Amino acid sequence: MAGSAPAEETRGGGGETRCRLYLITPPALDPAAFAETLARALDAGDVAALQLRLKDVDDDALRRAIDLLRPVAQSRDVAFLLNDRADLAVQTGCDGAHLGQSDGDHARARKLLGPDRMLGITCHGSRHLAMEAGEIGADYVAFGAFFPTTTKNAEHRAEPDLLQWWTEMFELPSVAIGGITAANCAPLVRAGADFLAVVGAVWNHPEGPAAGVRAMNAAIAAA
Ligand SMILES: Cc1ncc(COP(=O)(O)OP(=O)(O)O)c(N)n1
Ligand SMILES: Cc1ncsc1CCOP(=O)(O)O
Ligand SMILES: [Mg+2]
Repeated sequence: MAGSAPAEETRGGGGETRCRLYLITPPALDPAAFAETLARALDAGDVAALQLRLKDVDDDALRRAIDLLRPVAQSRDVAFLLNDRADLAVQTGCDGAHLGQSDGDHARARKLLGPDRMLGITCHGSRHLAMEAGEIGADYVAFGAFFPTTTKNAEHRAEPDLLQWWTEMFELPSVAIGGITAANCAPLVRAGADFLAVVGAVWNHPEGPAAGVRAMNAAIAAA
C-alpha cells in the first residue's frame, strides 16, 4: 500500500493478486517505547501499511503518537493511516485514514483527504456497504470479522466467499480483518484478499512482533 496505487502494486505479473500484510497498532501503547518495537517489526518483513488505532486518547496524545510513529513507517515505505480521523490525518501528514460506518460522513472525508491520501472503509460482511464505499471513492474496502477476536468487540462477521465475490466483481482492493493469524489466514488469501489486517497475530506473537511479521508473511506466501 506504500505509494498511491495499491491496486496496481498488489497485482503480480500474471494477473495474480499478491496479498500483503496490513498492521494495526496495539490498542494501548507508549509512543516513544513503541517506536522501537515498531521499527523492529517493520524491518522483519513485508508490511504494506500501518494503522494507528488508539481509542480514548485526546488530540494532543494522538498528535504526539503520530509525530513519533509516522516517520518510522514512512521512512520504510509503509503507508501510515490513522484510524477514525480524516481531519487529523490531513493535518499531520498521514498517508490516509480508515473510517468505520459510525465515523462520520465518508464522502466528506474523501474530499478532505483529496486524491493523494487513502481512505479505507469498514464494510463488515456487507456487499451493499462495500459497493457504497466504492461509489464514494474509497481506496479499499475492509471486511470482517472473519474469526473471533479479543482485540475488539466485533459485532459483525464475514465469510471468505464475500472476498471471492468482491475480487471477481471489482478491482478495488479488499482488506480482511478480525482474528486473523498465520494458522487461519490461508482461505482468505486464496479467496482474494489484497491485504490481511492484524493486531494480535503480530503484537501478541509468543516470540515477539518481528516473529509475528515473519510468520504472517510465510503463511501468506504458502497459502
Ligand atoms: C483495516 C481495518 N478494517 C476495519 C477496521 C474497523 O474500523 P471500525 O469499524 O471503525 O472500528 P474501530 O477500528 O474504529 O474500532 C479497522 N480499524 N481497520
Ligand atoms: C479493529 C477490528 N475491526 C474488526 S475486528 C478488529 C480487531 C482486529 O484485531 P485482531 O487481529 O487482533 O483480531
Ligand atoms: Mg472506527
